[in-house]
Amino acid sequence: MSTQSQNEVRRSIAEARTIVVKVGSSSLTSSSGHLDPDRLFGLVSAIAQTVRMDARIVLVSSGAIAAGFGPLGFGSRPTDVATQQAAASVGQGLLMSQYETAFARYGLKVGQILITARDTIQATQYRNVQRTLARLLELGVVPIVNENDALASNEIRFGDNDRLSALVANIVRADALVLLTDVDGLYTAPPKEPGSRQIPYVPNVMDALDNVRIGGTGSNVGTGGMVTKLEAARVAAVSGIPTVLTKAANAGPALMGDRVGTVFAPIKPRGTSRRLWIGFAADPRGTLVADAGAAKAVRGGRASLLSAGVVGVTGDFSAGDPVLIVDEHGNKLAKGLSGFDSEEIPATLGRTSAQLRKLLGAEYAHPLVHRDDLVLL
Ligand SMILES: Nc1ncnc2c1ncn2[C@@H]1O[C@H](COP(=O)(O)OP(=O)(O)O)[C@@H](O)[C@H]1O
Ligand SMILES: N[C@@H](CCC(=O)OP(=O)(O)O)C(=O)O
Repeated sequence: MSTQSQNEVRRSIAEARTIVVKVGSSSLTSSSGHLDPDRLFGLVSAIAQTVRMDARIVLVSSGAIAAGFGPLGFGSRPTDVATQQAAASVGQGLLMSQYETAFARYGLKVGQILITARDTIQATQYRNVQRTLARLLELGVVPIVNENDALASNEIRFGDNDRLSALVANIVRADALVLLTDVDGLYTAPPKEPGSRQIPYVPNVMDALDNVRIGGTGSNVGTGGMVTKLEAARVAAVSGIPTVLTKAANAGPALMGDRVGTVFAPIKPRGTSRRLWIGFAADPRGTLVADAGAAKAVRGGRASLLSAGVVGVTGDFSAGDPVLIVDEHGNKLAKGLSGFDSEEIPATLGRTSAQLRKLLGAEYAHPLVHRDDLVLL
């Protein structure tokens, strides 16, 4: 795919029919841990105008924790997981209630989707999320997505909505991803540093980052910072989706394809892939070590990882969890979903399917990682 000019990418955003808009906590809440209705209404107004022009928008909204800690009487964002989850439980309701009221002014309905990485990584659940989002969009509803913070366990969670938004863009086959934050674009260094400059156009997010220095989050309520936004732009780019990154106040012009913020060109032709989801969605819970033959087969693509070619396992995980596949020298080969619980695996190592059937039963005669659940790194 030849690199597009900035104008071409901006135009494709202006013409986008399905758009995922992600808004960060700092753009919706005050530092005291309460929602800021004016900013929320400003965002909703920009989205509603775009929907009126026949676009379909999925809103990935952060802010549950940041909107919940104030009403609970905390002076700052809690740091322990249980209190964060309690704050998210309170804040998510407040957030949805405000969105419902704001979108209703424009005659629009909203639907809440709370996602956990664990729910969506399995093939059946992935398709379920895909189907629900598609149906909501067909019905003219604005789906509002967040991570299910109140329940997500710490070991397997997105943790930031930037990556989640890129995966949602992939799942709904979006034509554009709009990341709204508290800075007006990507800078060559943290924006407060003297001399740092805004970058208007990134033709290839994979190699552009050599020239950029990234700092932490700019607010006391955001979590991901610029690192996860760039990762989101990368996931979108390899899904063939252009991204624009700008401040929330620029939502309207960004959705119109105006020259605001930083725009990232797509790298590949558009497509949707659950395997991409596996690659980016979740951190591996363990490692499988492939012998030389299996490593070669996995590297070649389209091969499942069979127990016969696995010589080691580390980690404590359940069947269906993401695992890393490495060769005997520790080189990373692929990520995939394990077909077995970690404690079942030692008894299967080095065994063929026929041996597994004979020794352990027919239910064990399947690949350790099926090729449909495997993505090369
Ligand atoms: N090179 C950079 N360019 C732009 N922003 C950066 C850079 N490095 C760090 N940042 C910081 O990233 C912050 C945005 O991330 P974050 O606070 O997580 O926002 P959000 O809540 O919208 O997700 C900005 O406020 C900015 O200070
Ligand atoms: N899911 C969390 C937000 C996580 C997150 O990514 O926050 P942010 O960096 O503000 O986009 C919440 O709603 O509080």
